[in-house]
Amino acid sequence: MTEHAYPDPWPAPVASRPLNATVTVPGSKSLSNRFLILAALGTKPVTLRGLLRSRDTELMMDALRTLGVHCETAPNVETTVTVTPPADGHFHGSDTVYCGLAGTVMRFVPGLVLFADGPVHFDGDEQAYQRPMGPILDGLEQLGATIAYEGETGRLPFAITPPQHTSIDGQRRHIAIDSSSSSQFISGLLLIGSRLPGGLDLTHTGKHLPSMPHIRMTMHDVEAAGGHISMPGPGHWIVESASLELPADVIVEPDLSNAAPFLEAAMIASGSVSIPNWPYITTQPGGLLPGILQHMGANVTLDGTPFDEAMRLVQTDPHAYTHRSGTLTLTGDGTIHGLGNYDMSAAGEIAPSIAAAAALADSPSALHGIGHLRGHETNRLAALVTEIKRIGGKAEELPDGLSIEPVPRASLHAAVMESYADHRMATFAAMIGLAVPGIEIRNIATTRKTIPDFPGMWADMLAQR
Ligand SMILES: O=C(O)C1=C[C@@H](OP(=O)(O)O)[C@@H](O)[C@H](O)C1
Ligand SMILES: C=C(OP(=O)(O)O)C(=O)O
Repeated sequence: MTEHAYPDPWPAPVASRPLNATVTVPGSKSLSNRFLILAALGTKPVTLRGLLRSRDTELMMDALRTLGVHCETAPNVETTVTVTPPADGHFHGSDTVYCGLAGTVMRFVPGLVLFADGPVHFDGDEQAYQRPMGPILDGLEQLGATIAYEGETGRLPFAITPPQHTSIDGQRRHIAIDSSSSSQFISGLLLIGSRLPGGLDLTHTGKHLPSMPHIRMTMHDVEAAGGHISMPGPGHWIVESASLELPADVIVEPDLSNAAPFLEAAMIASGSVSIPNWPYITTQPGGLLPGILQHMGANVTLDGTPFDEAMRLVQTDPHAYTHRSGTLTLTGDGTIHGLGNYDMSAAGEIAPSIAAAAALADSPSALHGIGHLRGHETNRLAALVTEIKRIGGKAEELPDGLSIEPVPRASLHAAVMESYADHRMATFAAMIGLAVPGIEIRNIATTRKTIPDFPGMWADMLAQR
């Protein structure tokens, strides 16, 4: 992975004219890391094409290598990686998995330890010590693993000792966890449930469950590997016992959540931004973006057809659109409407980019259902409020989200904005910088968590005519 050096703080470029750009977005973080896990759970080599190569996927591949999985990059095609599971079907224990700040690594890899030949130690960035981990580890304990916390209970770092083989018998295992602080706990257990001899019966005990699309994505990807997961009722999953085998070749969709800052740039600066390879049908929560952005006043087309019309066509004949992608184009005239009261619980990860547009909008927005963002890379609700106020905007935390009040753009002012080691706070600030001269961003390099070269892509978008 090429690393680019950028000044710190990084001066965010202002959009001095309407945009007219095409931006190719790298592979989806969520799909890349699910496919890496599912490939590792199979028995044959799987080639992943269009794989995201950024910090979170490098951490995932390093974690899998630690467990005895081979991940080999194709010569000259960095985004093509062949994953070969350990020959004997057992993961290697007795080493340390480093999770960085990656939720998908810290919540998806622990389940693999159930099938390891020794204990595995997990550690991560200091900031990762704040992220909730308890529910997935409770689930693994219910499945017979032993957890030794080395810091605070329910947080990194810790060691997991796999169960004695006799305790993984042929009975279906019934477990219950509270996944209200992250959908990734449910996903982490659904990913490994098929490998349990009797399968898994999993119940969520909490009141809320965020990011349902990400859970459906997990169910879909497990099915693509030959598994079967049903959902007999809300918060209840049954995973049938099955051997998992992804197809020999898998293509990864572009990261639609990472398309958000680029698409919204055309709302902020006016003009058009096009994203090629946009899937007509997707499990990504970023698939909700066109609808949300239209609500905020944008015009969106897919292959030239108004987006809503394109989705109607998909509904009439879904088979014709499976695996089909096209060019999504967003056109804006510089006016942005607030969202009013809006439930963002399905797509919390795009809330920071929506908040940037909302801070430049002509009416209020109150984003609800995202209280769990306090446990993301940083406390995103506190961070967003602080940064919006830092530039002269108006925002407040709500118990389950945040509210943003309109202020005239001219009253927003220059500042050095913090990114809190959070890629989405950094891109949030870059979006503000399009409209507000004099924005500088600390640690823009943190965007490497899910985009290999965000500043380069941003500059290229602005340079296109
Ligand atoms: O499963 C996944 O790939 C993800 C699930 C979501 O986590 P939360 O449910 O914790 O928000 C999302 O925010 C994160 O970026 C990726
Ligand atoms: C919440 C996010 O990441 P993670 O996968 O680390 O939870 C995110 O990317 O917005």
